[in-house]
Amino acid sequence: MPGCWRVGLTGGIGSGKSTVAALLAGLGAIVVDTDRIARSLAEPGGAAIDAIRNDFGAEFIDAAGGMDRARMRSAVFADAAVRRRLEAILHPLIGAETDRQAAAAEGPIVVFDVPLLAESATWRARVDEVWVIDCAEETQVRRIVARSGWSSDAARAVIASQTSRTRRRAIADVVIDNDAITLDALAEIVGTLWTARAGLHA
Ligand SMILES: CC(C)(COP(=O)(O)OP(=O)(O)OC[C@H]1O[C@@H](n2cnc3c(N)ncnc32)[C@H](O)[C@@H]1O)[C@@H](O)C(=O)NCCC(=O)NCCS
Ligand SMILES: Nc1ncnc2c1ncn2[C@@H]1O[C@H](COP(=O)(O)OP(=O)(O)OP(=O)(O)O)[C@@H](O)[C@H]1O
Repeated sequence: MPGCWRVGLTGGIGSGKSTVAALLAGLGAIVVDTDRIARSLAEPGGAAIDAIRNDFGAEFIDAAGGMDRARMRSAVFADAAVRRRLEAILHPLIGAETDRQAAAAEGPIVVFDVPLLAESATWRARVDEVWVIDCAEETQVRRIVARSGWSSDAARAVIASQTSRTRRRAIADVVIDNDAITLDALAEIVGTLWTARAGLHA
């Protein structure tokens, strides 16, 4: 990874980050997905499980030995102090695994999919440019409800825990407006951005 171009991809929940990351992977980018890393840490046998059990109690561990995600989601998005406790366990581990994957990445462009990049004090300095996927909150809610079957209140609670669209856009080098456009149109925008980077960082 030394010398590679690092793109930080971020956006609010349901904005379309994973969709854009998948398009970029299809175009040849190496993608480091911090949501996926967070999930693997909290799977049965994952590096965060003992700390989660010790801090939150055995009732937050499911029958298979992984974190009970639905229970944790309800707790975390109802109380910012609880969310910070979980983040204090997971974020250092996510950071270490992200560094490990990035160091192993072979390719001219690495894309970091980081939902909380704008909330982080350290992430901006770790990437060469930031792409923000942006859409109206109502669009986020509609997509989350359709994708995950959550209630709209549950979706709004997550949005409320995240930074505002304005603050997120303020750190963007590129804003991808993913509202009221088709997936084909999104793919075209991403393709154009990728072609420009691939030409510069071959
Ligand atoms: C809260 C948890 C248990 C909810 O799990 P669930 O399977 O329902 O959701 P999933 O992990 O797929 O996350 C969905 C989205 O929620 C949002 N989200 C997740 N964690 C947070 C957080 N700490 N603060 C704000 N938004 C968050 C992000 O937009 C993320 O893309 C889980 O997200 C978690 O363990 N979060 C703590 C780790 C973290 O901060 N991850 C996000 C950055 S890597
Ligand atoms: N332009 C679009 N048109 C139609 N559907 C879209 C569009 N962009 C994203 N979606 C859909 O919206 C949903 C949310 O998108 P995606 O999972 O990429 O968001 P995300 O930002 O990664 O969400 P999360 O923060 O939960 O990980 C998905 O079902 C996706 O297919």
